Amino acid sequence: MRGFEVVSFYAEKNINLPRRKTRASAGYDLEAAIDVEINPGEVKLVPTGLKAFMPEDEVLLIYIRSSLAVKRGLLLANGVGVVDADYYNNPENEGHILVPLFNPQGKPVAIKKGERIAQGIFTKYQKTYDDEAYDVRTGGFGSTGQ
Ligand SMILES: O=c1ccn([C@H]2C[C@H](O)[C@@H](COP(=O)(O)OP(=O)(O)OP(=O)(O)O)O2)c(=O)[nH]1
Repeated sequence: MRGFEVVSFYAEKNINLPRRKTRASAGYDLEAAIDVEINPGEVKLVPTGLKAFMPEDEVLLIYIRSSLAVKRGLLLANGVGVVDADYYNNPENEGHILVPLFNPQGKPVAIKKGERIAQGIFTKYQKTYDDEAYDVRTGGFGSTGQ
């Protein structure tokens, strides 16, 4: 089973669940949950109001939408976002998916609530033969302390 849910703290904010656009589109488009303005040279963590659940041997990879780069001049600050299966319902933020957008331009860029800012693709990953990871995730962005 895999899917998206609205995080409880955005329950009343009219968040749309991600949809693929065509039969063979790989990506589930993610929308900005609020209006944000990104200043020149700034990285802003844009909330989606969403969390994703999936089997333990899968990951949700967050990629830029081409139109965000081409039409709006914005980039994903982390290149590709990695949303781990055990991020879902973590005790820190429930598994809230955040999209770090970078504005490399000389002028501010305004993003409206509901604008599609990224796309998520569910992907299987492999483990090495001697893998021994048993810890439990407590949050996001540096929560494993490395
Ligand atoms: O664009 C992103 C990337 C990550 N995450 C969330 C989901 C992911 O499971 C968690 C941790 O991300 P990652 O492993 O890339 O960050 P880290 O800096 O290595 O932190 P950690 O030590 O928590 O693994 O943050 C997002 O919401 N958006």
